[in-house]
Amino acid sequence: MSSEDETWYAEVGIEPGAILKGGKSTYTIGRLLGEGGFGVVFKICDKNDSKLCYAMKIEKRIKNRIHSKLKMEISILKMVANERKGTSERNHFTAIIDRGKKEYYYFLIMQLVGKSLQDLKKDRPMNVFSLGTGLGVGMQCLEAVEDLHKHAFIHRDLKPANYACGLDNQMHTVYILDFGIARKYTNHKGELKTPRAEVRFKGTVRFASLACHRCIERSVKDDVESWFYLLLDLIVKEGLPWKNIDDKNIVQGRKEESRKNKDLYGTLKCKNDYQKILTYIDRLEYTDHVDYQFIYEKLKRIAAQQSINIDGPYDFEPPSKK
Ligand SMILES: Nc1ncnc2c1ncn2[C@@H]1O[C@H](COP(=O)(O)OP(=O)(O)OP(=O)(O)O)[C@@H](O)[C@H]1O
Repeated sequence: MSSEDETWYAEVGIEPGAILKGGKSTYTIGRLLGEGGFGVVFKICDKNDSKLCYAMKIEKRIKNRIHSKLKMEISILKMVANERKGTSERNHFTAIIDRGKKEYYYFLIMQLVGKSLQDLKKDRPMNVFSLGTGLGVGMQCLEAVEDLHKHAFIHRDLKPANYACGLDNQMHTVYILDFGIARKYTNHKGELKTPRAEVRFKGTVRFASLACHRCIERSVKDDVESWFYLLLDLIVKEGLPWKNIDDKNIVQGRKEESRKNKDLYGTLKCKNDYQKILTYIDRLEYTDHVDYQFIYEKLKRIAAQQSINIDGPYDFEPPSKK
């Protein structure tokens, strides 16, 4: 098996129509849903009940690699699921159905969700959601991050492609995906880890926080900064000022300039309220806690000022639900 081969999974029998024996059931592999940095995701269905369909993420087993990204993803989903038992709050994490390892790969079978926010946005005029949907969905994205932070992890790669809506009657729920580069921010004593002197850039240039560009250790505040860029990406018709730039140093410069120019909001109304959120985020330091409530309240105020309902059906929900 060649490590360079992009279709390594076909060589080990992972392809549409193939059968996979899991720990809890046997599954028929369906179509490829997507390929990411470390994993490949397929739709799969229970062999004994084809109505039960899930998503299966697989990661190639590499000799001598200690850190499996999929194992990290599984441990986060397991931890969140255990601590959620009995609570009625909205859940933004996919359920684990089955997991295991084979000779050449690790696999995780999880709840199947719908299109990513990135793809849902593409279906819309000007590539943005209506303000009601954008603010409502944006709040859910922050709730998901708040939940992850409660479990002492930072995500480090928040972007519209890493969130998706649920299926069928869960289309109003936003799910957070892909914990491949998440990091525990506390040590074994539950204390905040001492920041490393220098860290490598990790994540996605468009949504990376300034600390990430500057190769400084990240904390919860950096996820919230990325979330803020994500929110604007969902609702600003003009897009982020650096949307057409790939070079990470130039993007860093544009992000820094935007703090002086306040040019992030295009034709949005209530610019000062968005700016107050960013000013709040920018003042946070590595050791600070985030006041998520402050941000939710600001978003609700923006909606109220424009008489916009953020709890109504979303742009992408079927007409019968509207
Ligand atoms: N539970 C799921 N249900 C449906 N689709 C999913 C699910 N999980 C992931 N996907 C889709 O599979 C694709 C790849 O997933 P994901 O981003 O998690 O992989 P990845 O290898 O971690 O990617 P990257 O590292 O590039 O961000 C994406 O298009 C995503 O929307």
